[in-house]
Amino acid sequence: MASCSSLNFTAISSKPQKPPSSSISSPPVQRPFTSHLSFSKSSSLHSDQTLFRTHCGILPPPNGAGFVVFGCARKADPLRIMISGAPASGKGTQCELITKKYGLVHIAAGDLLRAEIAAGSENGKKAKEYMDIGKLVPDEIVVTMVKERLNGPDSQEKGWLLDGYPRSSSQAIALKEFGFQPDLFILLEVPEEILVERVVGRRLDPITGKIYHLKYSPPETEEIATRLTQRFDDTEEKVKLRLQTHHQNVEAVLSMYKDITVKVNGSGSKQEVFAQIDGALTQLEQKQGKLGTVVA
Ligand SMILES: Nc1ncnc2c1ncn2[C@@H]1O[C@H](COP(=O)(O)OP(=O)(O)O)[C@@H](O)[C@H]1O
Repeated sequence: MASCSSLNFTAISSKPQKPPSSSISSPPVQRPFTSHLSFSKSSSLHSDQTLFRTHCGILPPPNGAGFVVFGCARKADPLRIMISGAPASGKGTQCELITKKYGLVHIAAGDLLRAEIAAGSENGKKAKEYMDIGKLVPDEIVVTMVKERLNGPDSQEKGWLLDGYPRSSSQAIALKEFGFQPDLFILLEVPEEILVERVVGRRLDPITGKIYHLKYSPPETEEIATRLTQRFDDTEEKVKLRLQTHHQNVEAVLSMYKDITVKVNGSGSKQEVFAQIDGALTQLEQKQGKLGTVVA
């Protein structure tokens, strides 16, 4: 008999049987008997769709028919992804493309911190002191902030894409202790000389939230060009400090997720980079969401 971990449907018996207890990972599902159960997954999942995983269950016998079907009930269990990379490695751009296709909630540690700064909170003031010198903001500020966001009903329902966290082993451990485990850890790799050039020319449209680059992705109109802003830490001097911090920490973080890490070459066009990520996510979907058919 196939087990639930193999994600296959299985066994139909002509008389009622009890399943081995180890094959049940969720309570019996009460649903009418059907002679043909077809669980098919759409080939691609879009923003309003959720990845499903299988859970073994029992379909009760029909009145007098004497059949018991061990099937797999479907339970929504959305994707949980982490994305990491040096400053300006393209995390923001790729996160936009990923969330658009997979409907995950994008949680960026840097954005949460900048929101605290903009709100003028005590945490924001303290965070800015560290961000100004390209250092990691202390865990007592960042960890709680991220945890609350991950616990939000939207993240729980749709799944999450965590960007820029964890940046140290202590942050990874904290997350694990809170019960958050990713399915995939994406590392964007880009040569350093490209990174500095990308950072220095990076600009943000505060109205649309769109990211531009003065040379590689200039604003479409003069009106947009005049309202573009630059992040306070996007200077050459500060990006070099941020890169140093990144290099000091990345190996420790990677070592905690080595079994689920996919390294992506981030130096191509945004579509080329996304194609690699999309491939990895599609594979993950197939591995986790493979659903079969059972005929009674
Ligand atoms: N997980 C984190 N832990 C501590 N500090 C962080 C974290 N994420 C972001 N920061 C702070 O915010 C700054 C900006 O981060 P971010 O917006 O992700 O940009 P980048 O990845 O380009 O540095 C970092 O240089 C760091 O000071």
